[in-house]
Amino acid sequence: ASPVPPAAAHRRRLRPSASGREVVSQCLKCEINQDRPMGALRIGHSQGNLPRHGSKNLLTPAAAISVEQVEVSTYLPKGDMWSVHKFGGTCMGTPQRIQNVADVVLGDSSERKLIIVSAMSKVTDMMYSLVHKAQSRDDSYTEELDKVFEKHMAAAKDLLDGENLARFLSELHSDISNLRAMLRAIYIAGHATESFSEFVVGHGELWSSQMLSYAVQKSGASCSWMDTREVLVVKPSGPDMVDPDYEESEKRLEKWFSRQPAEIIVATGFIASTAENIPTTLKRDGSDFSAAIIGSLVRARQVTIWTDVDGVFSADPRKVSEAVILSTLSYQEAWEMSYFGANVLHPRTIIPVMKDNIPIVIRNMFNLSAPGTVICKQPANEDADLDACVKSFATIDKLALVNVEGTGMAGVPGTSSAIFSAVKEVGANVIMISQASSEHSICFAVPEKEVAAVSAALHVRFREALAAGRLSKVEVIHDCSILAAVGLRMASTPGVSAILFDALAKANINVRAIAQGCSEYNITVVLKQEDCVRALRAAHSRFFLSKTTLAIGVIGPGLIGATLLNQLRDQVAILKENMNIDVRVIGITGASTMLLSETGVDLTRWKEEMQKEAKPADLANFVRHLSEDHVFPNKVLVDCTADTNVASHYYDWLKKGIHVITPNKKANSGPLDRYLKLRTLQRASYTHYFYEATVGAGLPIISTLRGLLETGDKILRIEGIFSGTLSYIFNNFEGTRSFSDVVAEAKEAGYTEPDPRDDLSGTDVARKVIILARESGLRLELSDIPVESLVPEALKSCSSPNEFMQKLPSFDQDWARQRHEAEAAGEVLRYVGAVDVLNGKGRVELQRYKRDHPFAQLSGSDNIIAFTTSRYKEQPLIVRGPGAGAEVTAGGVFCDILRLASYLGAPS
Ligand SMILES: NC(=O)c1ccc[n+]([C@@H]2O[C@H](COP(=O)([O-])OP(=O)(O)OC[C@H]3O[C@@H](n4cnc5c(N)ncnc54)[C@H](O)[C@@H]3O)[C@@H](O)[C@H]2O)c1
Ligand SMILES: N[C@@H](CCO)C(=O)O
Ligand code: NA
Repeated sequence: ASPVPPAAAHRRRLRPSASGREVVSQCLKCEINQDRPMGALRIGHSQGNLPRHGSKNLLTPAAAISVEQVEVSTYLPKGDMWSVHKFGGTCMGTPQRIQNVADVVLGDSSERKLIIVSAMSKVTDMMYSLVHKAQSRDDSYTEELDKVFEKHMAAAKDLLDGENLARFLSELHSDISNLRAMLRAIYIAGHATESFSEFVVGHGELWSSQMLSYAVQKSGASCSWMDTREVLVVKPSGPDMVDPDYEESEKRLEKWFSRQPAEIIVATGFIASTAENIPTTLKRDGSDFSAAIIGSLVRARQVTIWTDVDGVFSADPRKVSEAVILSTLSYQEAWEMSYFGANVLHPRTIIPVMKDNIPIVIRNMFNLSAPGTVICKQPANEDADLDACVKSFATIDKLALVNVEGTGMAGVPGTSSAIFSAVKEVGANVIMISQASSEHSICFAVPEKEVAAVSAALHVRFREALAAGRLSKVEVIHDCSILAAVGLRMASTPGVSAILFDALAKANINVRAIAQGCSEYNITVVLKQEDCVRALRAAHSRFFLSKTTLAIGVIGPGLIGATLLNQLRDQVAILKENMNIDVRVIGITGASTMLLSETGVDLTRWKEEMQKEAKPADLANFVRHLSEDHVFPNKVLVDCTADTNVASHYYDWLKKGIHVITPNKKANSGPLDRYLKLRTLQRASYTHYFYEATVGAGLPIISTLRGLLETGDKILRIEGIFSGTLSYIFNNFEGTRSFSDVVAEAKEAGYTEPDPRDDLSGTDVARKVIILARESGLRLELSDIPVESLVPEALKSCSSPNEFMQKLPSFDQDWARQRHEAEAAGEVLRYVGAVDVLNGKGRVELQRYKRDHPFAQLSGSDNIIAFTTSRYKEQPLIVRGPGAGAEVTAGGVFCDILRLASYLGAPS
């Protein structure tokens, strides 16, 4: 990227023009004069009593006279700092959606952003209908105009307030009354010129973009609104087609920017002007085109097209249920596919960005977790494996094949020219052509509805040749379809067509004709229409064995994290083979170093790699590595720390579309408002957050509770022994070893928290009680739970876990006494937690139980959790088993990873 020169601040003088209807803006440095219509002037950084930037219609001649000079920057930076977004009508469909769009815009951290928007959904159709009704003298156009007005007024009232709302409504009022006058004129004339109707129709974009720009401004961001008719200049290039005038548009954009150099520019899609400043539109798919042109004018880093699908599919998902979203496509592939009617971009949208290699990303506004499809220049030396060289399959139905055959064709120049000129005369569109090199026949496909005319024309044209036997026949084969395989790298990969034809043969499908251009971007076969969907599925499944891929980032390779990595190491191959789940650890970060990988860390040697390749740990970079990866569609962060700070990022990660899995209790037992915010976000998005191992380690506690709640059971009480450490300690503290020895054993066995005081103080149990309480719907804070601590007062201030462990033996006497007292009464000590759902309370305490009580029967690090519910009232539902330890905890985390994979579509 070229260095950005400092913005040159130019000063301008504004004065009313001679007519008083315009403002003359004179640059004091360049001495350039610009005449602006009074109503269209917007000011960049305004001073004095000029209106703030973004406002319109407020500049009166008086204001212009009273303010002499306005400071503006005239330099339009170009390049990587720009990111361009386009939001389609559905994304702008309701006030809430417009607000979501504003949030997405604000969430993009690019230095400069240009946002192109379509009209609110249905509005453009309504506007076309207004013109149509007015010119057919249908009075109901006035009611329809009222509806347009009300729709925008209601949306604005929902979305905006204060001064911005007032401004928008006053604009809207004045636009509507102008439209009313214009439609009235159309009504009287009974006719609308093209420029009249283009003018009317473009209003939807004016309003939606203004609303969005006000919504963005609400956050305090530097944002201005752009009417692209002031900037984009196009010339007609055919019926319903225009070509952009890049040079003139760039000049105008620079001028425009000099007046309002905001960091965010919200602009109208679809509309433009002619060189003579007559409003016009970019026609079909116009807003995508606007975004691509503007993206190329500022040499943007990327153009993102937001829509309501996850990206470009490998085949029509209505026909192929296993169709997958493609992560990347070359410009040419996108081109090919749109030709075949795939819901990609219109080819002309690709042209403006292609020359500067600007990637276009197609993303789903309603599923921010989907990374979308990137359309870009294909990396030249990428390994061509057969799996990846066919990108997608497309079909075209309702075709007929025409076959012209005869010995007299061979070696006679001009035969094909004669055939196709006859076809051209009847205006038919030839979709594919194939000629065998023996030259005895040419066949081509045309739309079914055109074939009768084509056949007739050929019979006329070749009457003599047919009569003389030089041509044996002109034959029509009806009810055909085309199946096309598209992929850039088919050209350089042997065997692709073999696989395709093999797949078709195995599905018992007869191929009628074949065509492959030299570019080899596509192989086209013609088959019977009735076979088409079957052929599509057969070919698709041959090239795309549907796999669920999951890219994992592991945070905290301590006891649990390391055990998880080893479990993954032993299982990945089996998952791939048996379940079609492709799990890749693409990053591991500890507290001081991190290891990043593009394709997946070698899990047999991750520890060595970690030492050899590691960089200084940086959580933000670690997360970026994961989120910016374009190879893997699904990403998950597994937090195996006990860190509160790491847990505080879950919200942002989920927001970025990264799933989160953790045994760390800090997020769910932290401040209630944060917890609720996290859960609300997670419920509203397609991202998942799983934390089974936070309670009872690998035991199915959370999932059992969820199952009860989701099927309508009512939880009355949950009680039990929730600490593996404390369970182990009291199960083993039987008079043979000292209390401190048993604590040391628990730590050694990996049951304790990184700091064993978290277990002995009861904090860890209280966190689990809180997690279950919140899961059951109670809104409790950790501080609401009374906790009986087992940490001696004198040891609370020890500076390290080690110091604590060293000093603990001095309290062994006290413990021995307590144990004796219980034993004398035929009881044992147990540390229990309880959630009393009915009364909205929780507690954590040391209690004594008779020797025959279920809580007294435990061994090892067993947890026991009893759910008393409406359904399990007489006898509680009990889950029991080891509730701490490396293998079982890591196993619980692993289970969550597989649960995620199955949510994402892996076979169960
Ligand atoms: N041990 C168990 O039986 C068990 C059971 C259930 C849940 N858990 C939970 O699992 C988590 C891990 O426990 P553990 O026993 O493996 O602890 P551990 O101390 O062995 O491991 C934690 C690791 O995280 C690293 N770490 C700390 N802060 C970090 C940061 N900001 N960024 C990156 N790495 C960081 C540490 O260096 C360490 O390697 C804890 O939240 C614990 O509550 C443990
Ligand atoms: N330290 C915890 C680990 C399981 O969360 C326990 O002992 O129960
Ligand atoms: Na669990």
